[in-house]
Amino acid sequence: MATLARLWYVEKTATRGSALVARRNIDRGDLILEEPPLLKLPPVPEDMIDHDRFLTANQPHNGSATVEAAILKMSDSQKADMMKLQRQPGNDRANHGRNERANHGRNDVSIVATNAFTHHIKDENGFDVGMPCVYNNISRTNHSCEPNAVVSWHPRKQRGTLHAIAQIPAKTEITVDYMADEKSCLRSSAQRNVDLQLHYGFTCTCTACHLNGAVNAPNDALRATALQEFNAPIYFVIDTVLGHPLASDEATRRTQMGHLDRYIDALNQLGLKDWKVAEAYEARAKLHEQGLSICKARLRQATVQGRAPTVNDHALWAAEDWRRAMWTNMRCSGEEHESVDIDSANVVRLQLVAAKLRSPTIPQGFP
Ligand SMILES: C[S@@+](CC[C@H](N)C(=O)[O-])C[C@H]1O[C@@H](n2cnc3c(N)ncnc32)[C@H](O)[C@@H]1O
Repeated sequence: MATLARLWYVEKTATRGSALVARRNIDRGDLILEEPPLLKLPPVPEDMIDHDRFLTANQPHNGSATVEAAILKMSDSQKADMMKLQRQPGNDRANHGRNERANHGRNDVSIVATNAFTHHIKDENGFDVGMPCVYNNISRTNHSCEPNAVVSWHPRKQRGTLHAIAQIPAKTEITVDYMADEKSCLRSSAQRNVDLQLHYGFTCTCTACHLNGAVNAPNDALRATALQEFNAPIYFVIDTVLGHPLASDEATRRTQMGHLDRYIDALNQLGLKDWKVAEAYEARAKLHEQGLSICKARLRQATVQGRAPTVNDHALWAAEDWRRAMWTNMRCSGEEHESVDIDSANVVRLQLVAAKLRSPTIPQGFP
């Protein structure tokens, strides 16, 4: 069987310890590496994850006792590999300040805290859970506030994956956003570093945190715009669209679309093409699906025939948004991923609706 040459190598950096570096040009969407975890901690319900107290003795789940028990189950070689990973002494999740005593200064526990990536997945009952995993190679990926890769979990293969979310030229460091789960990366460089120091115990030396004042100000402003668009109606939109029925009037939907589009635009300009963009496209697709069902109802009543946008337009737009969400969301990249199957089914379903109805032209200016 042919062995694919590695797309990466490990190199020492001046300020960030070891780093993964691209061996050759890597395309956006490429799978950089995948591997089984060295250590997998029990999944914790999302609403019980307390990032401030992760891996401390007081945490009801994945406290240091759970971590120690998981470490005991590791093979000698897995443990030897894990112990070669970096230990960040100030990592708050394990042993920073008040938590130091809780872990009895155990190196192995704080290595877990420094190197664990928490995957946000569904458990067997469909509940949202966070599952921290430590990897031999993936865990060598450093953080950047303008990342070019994303770490995800492949549920069927039970492996972690690292995908490129941007073009990565040869000899460039491969980086991910450690705070992608939160909205911290949408804050100013000063605020981001407060968060990174608090939760991860280091001060960021990435390029976005070392822009000079003139360049830094617009970068901070772009992040503030994204956060503002998210925080007010967007949060409502995403929360509502994904969880509850929406109000059906089109004017409100157009306003909501405007916020979503400005949010997506700012994320794209920042290069943050992670699940946040996927989530926004997904919300957009759901809004179009809402439009689709409203139009269908109108057509059934035969009261407002022929007015734009039609059911057909909504089907096409929804299909396109699903496709974008699927593509943007690098955890789904690669046709074999099971969530791609689900999303692909949505695209096909909507394209079929559109094909059956034969669309008139899409009205100008509709998002
Ligand atoms: C998961 S490890 C990454 C690999 C690590 N550099 C190594 O040598 O194995 C996380 C640690 O790397 C360092 N690190 C990662 N990203 C950094 C950044 N942007 N700036 C400074 N240090 C960083 C911190 O010490 C952090 O606790």
